[in-house]
Amino acid sequence: MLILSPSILAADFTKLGEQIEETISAGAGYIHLDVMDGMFVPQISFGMPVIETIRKCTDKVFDVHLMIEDPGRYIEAFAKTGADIITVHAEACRHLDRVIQQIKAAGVKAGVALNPATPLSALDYVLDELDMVLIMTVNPGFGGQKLIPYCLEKVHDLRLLMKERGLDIDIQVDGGIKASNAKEVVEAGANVLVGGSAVFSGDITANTKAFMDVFAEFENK
Ligand SMILES: O=C(CO)[C@@H](O)[C@H](O)COP(=O)(O)O
Ligand SMILES: [Co+2]
Repeated sequence: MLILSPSILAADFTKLGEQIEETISAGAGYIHLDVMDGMFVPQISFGMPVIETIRKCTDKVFDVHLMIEDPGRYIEAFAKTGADIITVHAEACRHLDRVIQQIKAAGVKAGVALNPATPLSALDYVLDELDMVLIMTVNPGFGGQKLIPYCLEKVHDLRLLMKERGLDIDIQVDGGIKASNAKEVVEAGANVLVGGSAVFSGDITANTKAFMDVFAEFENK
């Protein structure tokens, strides 16, 4: 199943509830929440209080992308905000397997993200434990960047690896994803697409529907 997960980082925060509702009504399946700590990435975005507050607006799947150092310190706190999926960066964890166990013990689905320069081998011993792998298609930290093409090769290789191992795990892509490159991204093997500026700049309904039209082409095949 193909899912659009709009990143609220690009939304107008004075109209957050309305804008989330608009993208959901037009077909978005998840809501992507980018948490940045000013250490793992240069920017600071938002944390638990914001997620807890918007949890009151919708019961959609909350897909929380933690761009924070040593995320094991905060897993239980983010689980309490109502997160459905928590994704940590392999590069930010000293004991990745332990952090994955912590996420699952908190009753939340576990995802691991890889930066563009991090090889798939970083997932070797944990892949079977995961619900989702996030292949970053830009270096994390900012919205509005351009997709780095070689990252799609990684998506393709990961899909093959999963097939070999008989696994059916979601592959999410994040960074520079637009309706105009969504076909290529899905063909590479991704099934959860994060869209920030491509969803929230301009007409949110039309932007979301443009992704849905691409998804429909695959689902009608
Ligand atoms: O995690 C990140 C950035 O680090 C993303 O989720 C961005 O927020 C996506 O924004 P666009 O590239 O789609 O504008
Ligand atoms: Co993100």
